[in-house]
Amino acid sequence: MKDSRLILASASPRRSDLLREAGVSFRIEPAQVEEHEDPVGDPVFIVRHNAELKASEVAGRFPGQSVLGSDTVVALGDRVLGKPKDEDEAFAMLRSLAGQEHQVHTGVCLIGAEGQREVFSVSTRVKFRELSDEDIRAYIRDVPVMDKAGSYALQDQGSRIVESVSGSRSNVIGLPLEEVLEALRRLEV
Ligand SMILES: Cc1cn([C@H]2C[C@H](O)[C@@H](COP(=O)(O)OP(=O)(O)OP(=O)(O)O)O2)c(=O)[nH]c1=O
Repeated sequence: MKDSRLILASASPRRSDLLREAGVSFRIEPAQVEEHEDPVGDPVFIVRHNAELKASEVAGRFPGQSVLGSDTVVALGDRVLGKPKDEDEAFAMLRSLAGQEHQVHTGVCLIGAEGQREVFSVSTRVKFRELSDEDIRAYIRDVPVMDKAGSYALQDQGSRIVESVSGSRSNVIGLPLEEVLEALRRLEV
């Protein structure tokens, strides 16, 4: 991919690792926004809305440059799980995910240098293993989960808790790479 003035509007080290590994050149300007949170809202609306908020805020500060923003949540039935507020909430999230199938939704907003805008989302189905309380406590002890939607990290000892993944793995970690690369090509970034 050609060198570009792409800005990744994210403080997430996972997103920058994924994009770097895909060979995209970019720089980082974390978005300074208040994310919309709604534990019973429509998860696809929420992630697209937050991705747009993040990309728009950064694009406003750097006119004429391309900006990529994104947002990830876990949806279990009617509930939307963001990042846990504390360890008790992390435990409760993992308890409710154990043995169940859930969806991980990531919204992406790409704003081109001329202001063109693409917003989309990708969903991945994840099935958790049956977990004892001790399994969950040990996982929380060993893996940093507080900055992760749903209180888990597929990329960090994920096989301890995840039985199977249907769809994009990078989408679970925070950026649906294949779709992002296509969008970058479409906008000629
Ligand atoms: C489910 C899951 C989430 N996550 C992470 C990806 C995201 O960083 C985080 C969800 O929070 P987000 O609010 O989407 O992102 P962020 O606050 O980390 O970064 P920014 O808003 O600046 O872009 O959860 C994993 O790393 N692994 C996983 O398996």
